[in-house]
Amino acid sequence: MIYIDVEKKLFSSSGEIDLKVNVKIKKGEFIAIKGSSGSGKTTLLRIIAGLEKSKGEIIVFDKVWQNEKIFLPPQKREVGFVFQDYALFPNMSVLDNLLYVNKDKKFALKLLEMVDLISLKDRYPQMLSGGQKQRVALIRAIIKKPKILLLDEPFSALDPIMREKLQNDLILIHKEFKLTTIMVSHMPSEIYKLANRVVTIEKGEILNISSAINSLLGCKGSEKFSIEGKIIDIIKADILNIAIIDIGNKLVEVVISEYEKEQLKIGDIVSISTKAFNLNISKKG
Ligand SMILES: Nc1ncnc2c1ncn2[C@@H]1O[C@H](COP(=O)(O)OP(=O)(O)OP(=O)(O)O)[C@@H](O)[C@H]1O
Repeated sequence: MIYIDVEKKLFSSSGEIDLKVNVKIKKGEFIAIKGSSGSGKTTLLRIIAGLEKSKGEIIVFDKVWQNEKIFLPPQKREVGFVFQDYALFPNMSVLDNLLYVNKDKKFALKLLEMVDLISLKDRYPQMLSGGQKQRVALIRAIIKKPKILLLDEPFSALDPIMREKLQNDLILIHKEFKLTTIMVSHMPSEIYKLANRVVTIEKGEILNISSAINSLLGCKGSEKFSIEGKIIDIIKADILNIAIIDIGNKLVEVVISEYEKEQLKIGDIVSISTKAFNLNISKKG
């Protein structure tokens, strides 16, 4: 079991917030952390990695990483960390980037096979695409055989196809090595695919911890369909008022009443749902 019970004062643009997190994580779990910008998600990962000091304790499989007397430095914490920007050594080939961390060449080659990069093992980072670099960064974090894998929005800079490829690689890797993983992500589809449990943090505090389904899907029993989005415009077309709603990487148009038009404004996060109609779902193409 991993026990994380930490506190730190953060100075955000909107004032001071207390980051206060108390969570228990089982070995092999895949935890997603979500929450609005500035809520303290990255700082929490940095505290776990030992890159930032905080009050409180972190105990990982009976080993104290920090408490009031002990503070293990990052290199003694056995974490693998992947950020949005791949920090590979530019003067080393892909294989050497891996061997620098762990000399086990057989394991390095196995990981390269798993993420389809074996044919690029002698290339230097500047000759790789963003997605390829990020796959190297991922397996470089794993080759250490860390106790905890920390991922900070690791795929958000990638295009949707490459992102999906990396998510699938990560599922494969998580299945094979059962690494306890904590991933910060904003993307509901990514969280849904990968995580067992979701921790929602707002202004430094845990709002709730629940399964991915409960955390992400807002459909109540009485509704046939429910989706969340952000209003980006409200327009008039003939006599109709139409709200244009961003639901991720798509826009939808919803006809709204005069009353709804008065209540809603651009920037509102809204839930669109229906109880009365049967929805038809048909395959395209
Ligand atoms: N060492 C620190 N001491 C005090 N405040 C900090 C420290 N590190 C970060 N902060 C502040 O804490 C707030 C939370 O930052 P953090 O990067 O953890 O948020 P986040 O939830 O990851 O946001 P985003 O989703 O935008 O990446 C920010 O306003 C930041 O300026």
